[in-house]
Amino acid sequence: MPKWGETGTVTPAGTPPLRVGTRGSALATTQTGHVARRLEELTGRDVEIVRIRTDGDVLTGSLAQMGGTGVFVTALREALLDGRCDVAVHSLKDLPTGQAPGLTVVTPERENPRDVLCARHGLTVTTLRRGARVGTGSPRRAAQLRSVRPDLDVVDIRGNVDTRLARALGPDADLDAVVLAYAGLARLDRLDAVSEVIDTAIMAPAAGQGALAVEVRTSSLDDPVLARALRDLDHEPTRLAVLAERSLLARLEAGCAAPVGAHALVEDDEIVLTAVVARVDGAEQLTHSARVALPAGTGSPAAARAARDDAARGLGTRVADALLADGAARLAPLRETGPEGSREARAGSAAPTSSTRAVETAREQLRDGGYRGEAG
Ligand SMILES: NCc1[nH]cc(CCC(=O)O)c1CC(=O)O
Repeated sequence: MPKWGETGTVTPAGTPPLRVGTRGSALATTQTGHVARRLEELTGRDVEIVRIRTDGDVLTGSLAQMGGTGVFVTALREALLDGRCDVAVHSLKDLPTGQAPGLTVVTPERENPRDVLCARHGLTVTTLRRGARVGTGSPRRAAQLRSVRPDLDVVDIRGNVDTRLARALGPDADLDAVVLAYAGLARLDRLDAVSEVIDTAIMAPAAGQGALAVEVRTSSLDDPVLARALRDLDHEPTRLAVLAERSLLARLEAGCAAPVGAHALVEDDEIVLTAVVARVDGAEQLTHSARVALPAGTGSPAAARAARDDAARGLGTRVADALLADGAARLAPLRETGPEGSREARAGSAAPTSSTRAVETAREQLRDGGYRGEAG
């Protein structure tokens, strides 16, 4: 029996199911499930979920030490290019910033991009005991934690979300708290574990945090039903925000293990981007914020969209250049692998100018009796 998609297009009998590739973790399969259901509605096609094993799931070392941008991504991309699946769903923050030849990424509406603290008794970054042990595998989170609470003992952890939550909340907890992304807990229906949604002024999220990347072979866009579905899945404010954040990372040549935070918001026809580069010990951090007006749409919708995308990219590049001019490359290891310093050679030996502003602001807020906890 032919089926009718939402677009009114007849799906011919015998059309094979759309195969959606995912990592095997609970978080990955949950978020892939959401996307798969939407694609089923939007295309009218049957959708099949294909589990792909990735190196990131097999290795057990510290994520920071594995040093691979995209450890979770390569296997999924190979499956996509091999034709073992037609769509791959990634967490956008795990996706390297470089363009993958032959593949196209679409970003559905983003979940809350903030980081959260999960601690017993509703404790917060401010109220954790002196010297509390806080788990995170992320140099970005570690650096920003240390900058507001130099007394904390930051412990390198990894593992899936449940494993990490158990380290702070389980019966055999050996940590006072862990830091995780709001989005992952929301998707797993584990927001009950959150004791504080951390203000972005205290902890700038990772570029792309909270957003999903739905990736297809560019050649699949010749299929008008799939192309239409992906246009419907695309969320423009999310696309522009993550373009700005990821252009910043690309310009800094920073990977997901670099102590860099970036948070863009699209509101009132402008994009505002704030970024932080932190010294891993938290002793210093650079911050810079800038905004750009979204160009009014003239010409074709495609041309107007391209102009907005260019504005978002330009903003990311501009903020990155400001951070580099302030000495970002001297402050923190930005590159994934290889020796530091190649950037330094290019950036010269400029002295930092605005180094500790964000740290001072955060400490002031702590002295003044704590900061606003944003509700989401
Ligand atoms: N690197 C692991 C990872 N990749 C995406 C998320 C959370 C979901 C998201 O940011 O979209 C997580 C877990 C975490 O950081 O807590």
